[in-house]
Formats: sequence, C-alpha cells, structure tokens
Amino acid sequence: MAGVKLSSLPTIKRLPSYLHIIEAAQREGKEYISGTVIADELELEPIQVRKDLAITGIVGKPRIGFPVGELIDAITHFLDWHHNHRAVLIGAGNLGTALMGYSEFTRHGLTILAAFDVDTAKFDKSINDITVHPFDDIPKMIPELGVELAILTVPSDFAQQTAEILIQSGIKAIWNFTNVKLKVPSGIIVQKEDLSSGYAVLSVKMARSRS
Ligand SMILES: NC(=O)c1ccc[n+]([C@@H]2O[C@H](COP(=O)([O-])OP(=O)(O)OC[C@H]3O[C@@H](n4cnc5c(N)ncnc54)[C@H](O)[C@@H]3O)[C@@H](O)[C@H]2O)c1
Repeated sequence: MAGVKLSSLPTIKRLPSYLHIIEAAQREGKEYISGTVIADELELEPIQVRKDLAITGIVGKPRIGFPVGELIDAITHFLDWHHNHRAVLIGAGNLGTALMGYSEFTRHGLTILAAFDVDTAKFDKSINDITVHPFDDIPKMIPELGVELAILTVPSDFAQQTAEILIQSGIKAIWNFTNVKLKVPSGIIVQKEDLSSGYAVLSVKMARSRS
C-alpha cells in the first residue's frame, strides 16, 4: 500500500469500528469517551485502542478520555473519508447490488457513479439510483466520468480480463471482491476483500466454544 506503513494496516482496519462507537457516543450527547469504553465494546485491550488512536494525532486526557468531536474529525481525516471518492462498480449482481445499496459508503465519502454489466436485461436499469451501463461502454465512460476507483464484483473467471480493461480505461485503484489475485502494473492499487476470513474466525470461535 503506497505511502502507508505495513505495520499501520491492522490499526487502519480497526479505525472504522472505533468510529462507529465514537459516533454513537456523540449521538448520545457525550463530549468525551475513554479508550477503555471503546476497548470493552470491541473486546480489545485499552492499550491497543490508545496506541491505535495515537496514529490520528489526538491524545486523550487522563481520567477524562478523548474529545468525541475532535476524535471523529481526526479519524475521518486520517482515513481520507472527508474527501469524496468517486467509483464505478463492475458486475451488478448479488454482491454488486448489495454494495450499491450500502448507505454507510455514501456517508463516508464513497460515491458509486455508475455500474457496468454484460447482462443486457440490466442495461439502463437503476439500482439505488445508480444506472447500469453496458460493459462495452467502460473505455468511453470511465475517462468521461474521470473516475479512478473501480469496485470489482464480476464472476472470478472474468476478473483479470476486466481489470485489464479498467486499467486501460484509466482506473488506478481496484477494490477486488473476486477470488482472483489480480496481476496489475506497478502503481495500480488493489485491495482484495474476502468475507470468508470473517467466517473463518467465526467458525474457529464456535468450534472452540464447543470443545
Ligand atoms: N469478497 C467476498 O467476500 C465475496 C462475497 C460474495 C461474492 N464474492 C465474489 O463476487 C463476485 C460476484 O458474486 P455474486 O454473487 O454477486 O455473483 P452474481 O452472479 O450475482 O453477479 C455477477 C454479475 O456480474 C455480471 N458479469 C458477468 N460477467 C461479467 C463481465 N465480464 N463483466 C461485467 N459483468 C459481468 C453478471 O451479469 C452479474 O450481474 C464473484 O467473483 C464472487 O466470487 C465475493
């Protein structure tokens, strides 16, 4: 990941969970929140939470905690969620449709401007106000939209060839939900997502609780 220390990645992955809790505290009218409260809610060690939050530059006050408003702003800025990230989505199937309907993304600056699919039955249909365009329009539309981020939710067999078309069309970052490890030129950012890792942790926890 360009410009981000590898050691920071687990911290970055935890920050959205912290943000949920801190935003809930703000809705309840709280001005401060302690690292221990966040840690208890997420079953983490308080020292871990304090270390993670230090990355945002906000320091808690002893016995009072972190200022809620400042902490929300600091996490949002650190994650670059205060900027608008414009994206296209390729593969408007089950997963693609679910992602297009997830309002948390919009709240955190991710806007899906258009979707693309090969299924003619989906052309010009709107899913949560996002229009599905023919796959063949990608090379024309991506430069027109000026979008650099693509969310890839096509069947895995088509992932590599789709990624190549996207990159040729000007895409610089791919959020890859397929099972394929994409081969991309240097300078292209790929983030691979796998819900199975969460399921794996769940299965092991359930198995351990039975033994
Ligand atoms: N990361 C995860 O945890 C996770 C979870 C579920 C599914 N997936 C993956 O996401 C992908 C989509 O899964 P799904 O369940 O939504 O499948 P789906 O069959 O419901 O949807 C796939 C969509 O892609 C379209 N499509 C097919 N070939 C295409 C191409 N060449 N270009 C553009 N669109 C094309 C299809 O018409 C369909 O609308 C699969 O690769 C699957 O393995 C990942």
